[in-house]
Amino acid sequence: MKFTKMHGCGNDYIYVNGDKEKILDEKKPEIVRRLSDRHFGIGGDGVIFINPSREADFEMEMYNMDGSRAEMCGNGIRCVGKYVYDKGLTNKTEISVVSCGKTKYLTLFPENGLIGSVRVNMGSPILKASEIPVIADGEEVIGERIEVDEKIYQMTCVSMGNPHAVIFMDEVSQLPLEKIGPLFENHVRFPNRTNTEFVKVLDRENVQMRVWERGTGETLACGTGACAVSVACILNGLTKEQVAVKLLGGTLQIQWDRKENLIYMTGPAVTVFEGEIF
Ligand SMILES: N[C@@H](CCC[C@H](N)C(=O)O)C(=O)O
Repeated sequence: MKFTKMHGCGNDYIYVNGDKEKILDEKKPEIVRRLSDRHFGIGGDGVIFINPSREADFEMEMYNMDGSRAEMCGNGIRCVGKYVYDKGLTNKTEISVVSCGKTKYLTLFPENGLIGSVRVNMGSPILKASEIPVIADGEEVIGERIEVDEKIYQMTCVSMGNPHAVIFMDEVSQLPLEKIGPLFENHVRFPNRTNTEFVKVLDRENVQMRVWERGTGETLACGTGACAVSVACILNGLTKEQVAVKLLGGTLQIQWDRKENLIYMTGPAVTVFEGEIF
């Protein structure tokens, strides 16, 4: 199987051309776990298949490291844009990519003939608790208490197609994510598990974030997570509509256009290496 290893802000996935590499759907979770393994496989936060589509220019089929399917991937979709342009599968710089039935629109920025960065219209954030899903008394979860490991945190929940719980804190660099991350991910309030972002607001235009991803663990960046964080910051009155989200692996620029209710994410897409695995 031919593959390309790519990353967006250090959130690294293995990209496979699903049109050329035919794999039975039921075999994919096991193959994803094998390929993602950093000791016995290629190594990555998961695998993304790029498939032909009737409803959009391309389809993105995204799997986490544990073999679970995710509805959306922000860093992944930027790399899909780079993959299809750099490999000549399209010559357009405005393309559409569908994932789990939801289409996103990408603007690709070429530098010397190859894509260096991508802007994605990530659509509208979902705040309705039942659609995220998160178990709640009210319609939305904004700055609500949650108890984890005998500690009370304030959480705001947002779906960007996939579920996110955003926790604001005074400090995030020393957090024991390996311990508390899985407790949030598998908390009884999240029927589909959750991604969790731990955020320190630096000023009204900059925030620092670490993430524990559903199905993968701590990663260096999460694009949908950065979008959810910006929404949570604005809903809690903490930042302006344009926010630089500083992650362990780089910075993403996120803008929530409140008039149109659309989120725009801009960031890098990088190819690391290509190979073939048997
Ligand atoms: N890293 C991704 C999100 C990947 C999926 C996530 N772990 C989930 O299960 O929802 C991003 O950049 O958005």
